[in-house]
Amino acid sequence: MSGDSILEIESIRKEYGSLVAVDDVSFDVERGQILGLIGPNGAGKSTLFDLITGVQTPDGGTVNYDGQDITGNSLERNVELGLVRTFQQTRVLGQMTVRENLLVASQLSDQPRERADELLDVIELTEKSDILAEGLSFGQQKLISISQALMLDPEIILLDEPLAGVNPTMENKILDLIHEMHDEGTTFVFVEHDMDVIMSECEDIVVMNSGRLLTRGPPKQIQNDDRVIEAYFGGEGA
Ligand SMILES: Nc1ncnc2c1ncn2[C@@H]1O[C@H](COP(=O)(O)OP(=O)(O)OP(=O)(O)O)[C@@H](O)[C@H]1O
Repeated sequence: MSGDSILEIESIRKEYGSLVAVDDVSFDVERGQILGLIGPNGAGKSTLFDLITGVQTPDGGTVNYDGQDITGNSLERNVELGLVRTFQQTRVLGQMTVRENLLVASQLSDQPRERADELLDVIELTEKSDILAEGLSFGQQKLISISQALMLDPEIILLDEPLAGVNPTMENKILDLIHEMHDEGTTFVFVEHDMDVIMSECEDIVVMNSGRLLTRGPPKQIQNDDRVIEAYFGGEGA
């Protein structure tokens, strides 16, 4: 195992009846990296995120975070430890103001108001702080949902399709936010269907297919791997 992994997934497994959604998957995440997680629809990526973060309990295997076994921990406990995720569907509350949406996510922050205003400045939504969040665009709501995760002072964030459905301008804002947090030392695991983004943003990529880990490597290697191309284009594809 690598000397500086923040997360170690060992033979993790989840079954839904006869369907094995995640099939004995093992990999490490190194501290400070941006790791891409890709695979065709139904490969098991979101389920894997659920198992790592405590949304669901695995049927087998272990998750080690920062040297401790966190398998079966609740989502809340993992958030306290610094392991945070975002969801494909944003959880922004329309009837609260933009700033309140950040404050409700911040039980752990010592200076929540300052942190919220700092993040609103970074994402250029300061002037919208006091409007109801339902008045934000879809892309702005995505930015808020990532900022909600950042209010929790995470060591590592698992992002489930943070760019899905947003326009290129907003995509750049979200990527800027990720870069800024990455520069400050936050580790990211990033599920994304846009291959150009994955190839340019991630130092290392894990590929899943039909619940299994197919391969792992740097972008150039993954791009030229016949098994990856087959997984995407061989069957019905994504
Ligand atoms: N609660 C559930 N009950 C039964 N089957 C499920 C459940 N959740 C997921 N599955 C199945 O498990 C498999 C993996 O699904 P998962 O959502 O993890 O894939 P994914 O890689 O995230 O896909 P996508 O890219 O479409 O989001 C799929 O076949 C899916 O239909």
